Amino acid sequence: MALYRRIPGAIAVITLTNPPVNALSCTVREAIYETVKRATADQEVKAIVLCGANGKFCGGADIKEFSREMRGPPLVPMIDMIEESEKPVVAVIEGVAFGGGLELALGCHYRIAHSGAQVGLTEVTLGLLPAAGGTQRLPRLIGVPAALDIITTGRHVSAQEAVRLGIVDKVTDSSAMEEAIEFAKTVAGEPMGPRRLSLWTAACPEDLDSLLEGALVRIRQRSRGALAPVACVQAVRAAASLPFAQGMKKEQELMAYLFTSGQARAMQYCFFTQRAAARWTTPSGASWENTKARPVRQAAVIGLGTMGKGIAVSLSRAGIPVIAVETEQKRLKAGRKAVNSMLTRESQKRGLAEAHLGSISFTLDLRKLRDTDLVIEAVFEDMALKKQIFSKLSSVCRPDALLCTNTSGLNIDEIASAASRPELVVGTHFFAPAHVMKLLEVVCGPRTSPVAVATAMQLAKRLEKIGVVVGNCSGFVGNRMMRPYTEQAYYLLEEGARPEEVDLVLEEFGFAMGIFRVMDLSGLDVGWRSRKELGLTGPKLPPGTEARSRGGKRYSPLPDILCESGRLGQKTGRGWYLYEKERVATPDPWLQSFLEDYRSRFGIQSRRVGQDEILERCLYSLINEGFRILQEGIAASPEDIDVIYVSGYGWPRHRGGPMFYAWMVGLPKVLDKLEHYHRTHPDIPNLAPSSMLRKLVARGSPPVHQWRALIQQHSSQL
Ligand SMILES: CCCCCC/C=C/CC(=O)SCCNC(=O)CCNC(=O)[C@H](O)C(C)(C)COP(=O)(O)OP(=O)(O)OC[C@H]1O[C@@H](n2cnc3c(N)ncnc32)[C@H](O)[C@@H]1OP(=O)(O)O
Repeated sequence: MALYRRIPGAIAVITLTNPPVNALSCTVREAIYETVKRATADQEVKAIVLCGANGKFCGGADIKEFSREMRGPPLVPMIDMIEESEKPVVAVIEGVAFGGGLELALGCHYRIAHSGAQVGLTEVTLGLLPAAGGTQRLPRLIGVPAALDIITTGRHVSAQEAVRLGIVDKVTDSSAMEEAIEFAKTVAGEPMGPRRLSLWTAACPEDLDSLLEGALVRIRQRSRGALAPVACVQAVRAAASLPFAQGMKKEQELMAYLFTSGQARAMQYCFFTQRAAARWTTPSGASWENTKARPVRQAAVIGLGTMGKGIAVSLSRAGIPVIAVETEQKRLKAGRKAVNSMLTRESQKRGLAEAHLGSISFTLDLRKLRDTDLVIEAVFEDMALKKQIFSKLSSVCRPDALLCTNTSGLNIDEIASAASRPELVVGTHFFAPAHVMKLLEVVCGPRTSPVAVATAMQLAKRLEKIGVVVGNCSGFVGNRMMRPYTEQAYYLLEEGARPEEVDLVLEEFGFAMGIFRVMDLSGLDVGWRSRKELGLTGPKLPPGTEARSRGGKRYSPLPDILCESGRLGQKTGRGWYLYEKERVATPDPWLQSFLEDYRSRFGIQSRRVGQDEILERCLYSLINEGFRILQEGIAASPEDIDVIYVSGYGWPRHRGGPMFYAWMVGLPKVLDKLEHYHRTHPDIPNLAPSSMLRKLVARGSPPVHQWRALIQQHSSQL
């Protein structure tokens, strides 16, 4: 709703009241109409102040209403009515003014913000565009280039930048409300015509076409295949070239097209699932409701390799004092140098004062960890080493200290078996670079206590990461699903495809990088090491093993051969691609002739592999593994899997996540295709459709939010 009160000085104050973010729900819109009409009709009122309750102006339209039939007054005429008011309307921007919230403020004649406030036209992050006049008023207010940036990125703009750009008229460190009331008194009675943005002309650079073209190039690089940012560019073009009314018509047309697109649905699904994952209720009944996280006043990181360094920076940035431990003086020195320079870069980039960073001390002595609340082990993926560390930690740390391992796939329970209190051992799987990537898989072993999970999830929040609780199995959720995906990519090469063909299909789907470019970037030796550990290649491989088969299943030795010949990816200048210029991948003629030799050596008839087959075999095998994960109770819900893929594996947000995508494609189609590919390749068991997928198809392919209820709770690992 919106509360109305009249205060001395002939001012009407209208307060949007819809916790937690004062979203513009049907009821709120109705109340704004009514209160603005009341204020304009009231002879005693000379000016109107519009604010939001609880220190937040407005978080925009109510996203929950998007999936229902639209009711109540629409936003556009409501905002027009405010702009047309003869009495000045002053918006008080505290907290946030996002999406429709900022559009509402742009309809007001003046905007006064608190210095801690943020504004933004965030609709593009929900697969939409600012269709309550935002694409037409903002360019008129601040010029086309700045508006284009804000509208196409949906980025949050600080109050300081907002006043610099001219989005708000004034910023104050004290009470924005009091400031606005005093200001409203000074402008009461003035003509409002010059303050109506719809009457302004957008300041436009001479080279408008090249500005818009440049934006489209950046959009294609950043979010390939996403419709909303492209529509945003078209709407801003309309603002630059058409009268307001025609621009508004164009904005509405573009919005109607986006609103019903699968992409908007997928992105709104992402918005809600990310928040649902943070609420973590497990099938065994643990949740924030009944479990209290332990406070983390001091943390430690063991191992200052790539991951350890990023984790230490992440902790320090959250204001948590850290003790960083290494085994050798030389490594400690190098780690200290790297961490300190990362922190300096961070504080310069984010404007963080050193006082806000948690202190980091460096030591070779594990005994220094005796008062630590939480330890994160980030050493090599070596089970024996990890067990040795956990055993030592049990003797030096406080008995209630939480012991975390950053393993990316080893058995948490086996690691926990070396600790004296296995219930306080939990996996915290960070993603590289750990101080940048948002995802944290919180891995729960069979003996991990709910308190340990709650503490790790609380830590994720403090580190501004998205924590998702998963069960213990090889590779957990994310890496486990990657295996069949990468295997299919190798098989496609064996059968006739080229790396650049596979990558192009995946990039056109929306991944920032295709799988072969990703492998080259992270180093082919990472997978090689783990395949050697598993005895799939290298010295542990029994003599006489067939080159292309392991345990009766198809195996591709292609990546092993590349590694054996020193092609480890970008770092060696060669991998699946050639890197003559640093980081620039070019198709390598050597690889092409190597693949031809390989095929003729193994009698493989090379064929042209179509784009559909590339996409389906890569994605459906990954999705199929997701269904197995649900079946085994390793993830609590399909939404959790989707959050993991969108926030940690570059799955395009406008595709919702693998499980949502499967539902959008149609589960019967996914099942049918998997059956077809499995019939063609019976030696690839991953292609055999999972029973969970069959079950969902048999139940009529219910929407994703209903799957959780169908997952057998008794098989849950959580
Ligand atoms: C042809 C049809 C025409 C239709 C025209 C429609 C025009 C649309 C324009 C729009 O306004 S689209 C919406 C634009 N707004 C946003 O993008 C803001 C989204 N929200 C946020 O970014 C954040 O929530 C926040 C406002 C920065 C607050 O962050 P914080 O971390 O403090 O809290 P959260 O956990 O994110 O949110 C708390 C709670 O509130 C729910 N919520 C937030 N925003 C909205 C919203 N706009 N609508 C509905 N619900 C919202 C959020 O889901 C959380 O609830 P939960 O129950 O805990 O999940």
